[in-house]
Amino acid sequence: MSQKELHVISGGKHTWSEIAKIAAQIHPYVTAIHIREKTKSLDEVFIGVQYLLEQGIPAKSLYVNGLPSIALALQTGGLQLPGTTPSLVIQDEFCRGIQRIGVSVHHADEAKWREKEGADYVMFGHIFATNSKQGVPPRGLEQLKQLVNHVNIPVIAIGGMTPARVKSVLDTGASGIAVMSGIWDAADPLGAVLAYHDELQ
Ligand SMILES: Cc1nc(C(=O)O)sc1CCOP(=O)(O)O
Repeated sequence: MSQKELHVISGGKHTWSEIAKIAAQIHPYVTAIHIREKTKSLDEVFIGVQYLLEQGIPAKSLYVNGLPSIALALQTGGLQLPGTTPSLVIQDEFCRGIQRIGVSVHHADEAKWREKEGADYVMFGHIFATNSKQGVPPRGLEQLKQLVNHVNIPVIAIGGMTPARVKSVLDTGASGIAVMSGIWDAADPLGAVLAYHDELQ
């Protein structure tokens, strides 16, 4: 079986030095560490990502959430765009210099539309109930399977992912998972990553 993807999403609760320390341990075992620091300014994220690079985190392991200019300028491994992103952004010449672009989606038709626009992968969630996404019911494995069958690009499942749930998620045909609290809230983030990694083999 080909290697499945493991995306780790930062949750805005750690300092850059804490992110660097955890990223240094986990990057060999993950596809990407997404820098999703919604409350920080563009300048703060730019300086933060630069700091992670200086600390030896490989650029290819870092995906920037929502800030194309940083992904382009620092040549990170990817860019994750929110579902509200206008079509123009992905199709812009500017984005061609970005290594890999993923878009968050919440419906199969949206995923197809993003595929046509040129997204390299889509992220779909939330699959299971999670404290990280409250107020909206989870979409569940059946919707994930339908979405996977609707597109030809990789689908990354997010929301409530635990190592014990990985097999049921992969059985839908999903290409991998994305995890926030399961890593950043863990007493041992590296141990948590290895547990997900084992299930994804
Ligand atoms: C950042 C994010 N996006 C989602 C979506 O549905 O698009 S769910 C989510 C949070 C996932 O956190 P956890 O791994 O702690 O459940």
